[in-house]
Amino acid sequence: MGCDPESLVHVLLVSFPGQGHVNPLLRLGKRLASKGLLVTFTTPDSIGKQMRKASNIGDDPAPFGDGFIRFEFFHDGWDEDEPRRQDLDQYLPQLEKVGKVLIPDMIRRNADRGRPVSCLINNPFIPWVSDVADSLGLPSAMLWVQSCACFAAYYHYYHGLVPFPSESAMEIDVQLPCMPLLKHDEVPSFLYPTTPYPFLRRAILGQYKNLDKPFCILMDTFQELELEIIEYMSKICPIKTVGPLFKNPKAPNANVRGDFMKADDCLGWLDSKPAGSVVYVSFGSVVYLKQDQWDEIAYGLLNSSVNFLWVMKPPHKDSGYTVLTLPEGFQEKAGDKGMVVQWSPQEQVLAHPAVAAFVTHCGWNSSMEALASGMPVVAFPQWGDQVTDAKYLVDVFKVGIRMCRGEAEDKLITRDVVEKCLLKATVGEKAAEMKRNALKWKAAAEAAVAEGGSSDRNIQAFVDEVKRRSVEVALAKGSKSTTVEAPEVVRGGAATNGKVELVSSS
Ligand SMILES: O=c1ccn([C@@H]2O[C@H](COP(=O)(O)OP(=O)(O)O)[C@@H](O)[C@H]2O)c(=O)[nH]1
Ligand SMILES: O=C(O[C@@H]1O[C@H](CO)[C@@H](O)[C@H](O)[C@H]1O)c1ccc(O)c(O)c1
Repeated sequence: MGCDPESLVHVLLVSFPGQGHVNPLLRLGKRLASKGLLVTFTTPDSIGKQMRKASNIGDDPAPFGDGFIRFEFFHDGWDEDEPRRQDLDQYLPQLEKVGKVLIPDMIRRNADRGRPVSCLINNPFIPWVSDVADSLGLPSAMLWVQSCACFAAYYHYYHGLVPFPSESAMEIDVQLPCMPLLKHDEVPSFLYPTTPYPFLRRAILGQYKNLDKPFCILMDTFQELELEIIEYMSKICPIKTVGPLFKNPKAPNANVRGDFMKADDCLGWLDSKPAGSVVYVSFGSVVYLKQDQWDEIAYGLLNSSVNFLWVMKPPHKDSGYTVLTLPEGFQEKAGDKGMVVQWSPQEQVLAHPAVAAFVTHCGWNSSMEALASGMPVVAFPQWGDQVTDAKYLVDVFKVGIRMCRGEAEDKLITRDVVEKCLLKATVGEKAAEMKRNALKWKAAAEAAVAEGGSSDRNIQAFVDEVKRRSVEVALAKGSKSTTVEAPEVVRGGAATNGKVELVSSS
């Protein structure tokens, strides 16, 4: 391509420092870079340092497709080992106070170096990024990192549009437009009046206070996956679906990654296993189960005799969780049938032919990665969007079975249930049916991100709009603009609005 980064339209991506937030925003950054933008990714340096260490992130802009991506971290004002980062009620106001000063500084520094920023993009929990953009006369966009169904649930709750469980009616079902009826425990659990995580409800809903500021709400989902609710919510909000973001057909550069921990090498072990013989077990980066539940899962895995790859991440030192242990003699009993790691290269694991099913907490990133990899799931949701994602994975997308209904149920899932679920998900007619459906979603996901697909067209239209607005911004500031080519005509073509036909025995 041969152009230098300074000649490109520059967007600044500001991320909340959580793994489930960094991954999709960085993936968006790679997609935008591959379409010819200069992308700067920023998050607090407490996490930035871990990312640099885990993923060899360098100081120079990395060429990515037709553009470049670079990293610049900022200090959140607290000591490295400050435990208050674990308390969102304290940390989010601190991030806002510091970010409202340091992000404008960063933008000015970049302008001085010939890289004026033309647009800011944030993810949830840090809605003040749009205020920073407004104050500098810049446009902003927001990347929603959960499903459109969850976006709709929070939207209807925030605006009081339908009744949700309340102290006087705890167990009511919730009917949202264009969505299946949600049982009370399938509604994003931060909305229960009894949630132990009211700070996460405040964190998520904070975004809705500022929802009129971003000119575009990007979503890591795709039109064919959540057709009706996307169409419905698009009439209310300026939504563009751009997922699954982890698939980047134009520039599949795996070197630019946002992991907070280096992944353990488990791919060689997977290579040694027969096709479709391994269950992958991971509960993401935040969920931490209780020891008695961990023990039951351990025995369920042993008793089922399936091969397994199990992620056992260490808890954050300030999280208050005690380190989980495996039952005495577990590793010996499992022998070569099982591998336990601290962190896995999940995208590659889900794409590996040895893996038959994924026991997941149903975080949205894991859910999308499973769907787009054609991987059946065993749903083990705990809280937040996970309980809604589990409902969709099992009953709507039909790629999963349920192992539990969420933390609120406060029920120990016994080893017998674990064993039964593992076998159901890996052998027999139900397993085959889920695999067929999962492969249909994989194909639909690939079509959405392929040239001319629904997500590709949306991302191209977004890039064109950012370029167009960059000219306006430059004119308004009376400064030298970066060279902007005329926006490409949005391609028509391969996208289908049609439904993916699923098989179901129930
Ligand atoms: O061992 C692991 C576990 C998780 N992940 C990644 O971490 C993210 C977790 O996001 P998700 O929304 O699923 O859950 P969260 O951690 O936010 O609860 C996903 O992109 C996973 O691919 C990973 O790379 N290795
Ligand atoms: O990252 C955190 O939560 C996860 O976010 C995902 C995207 O919104 C979601 O799909 C998943 O279910 C969540 O687990 C997170 C939550 C709380 C917290 O204190 C964090 O530092 C991060």
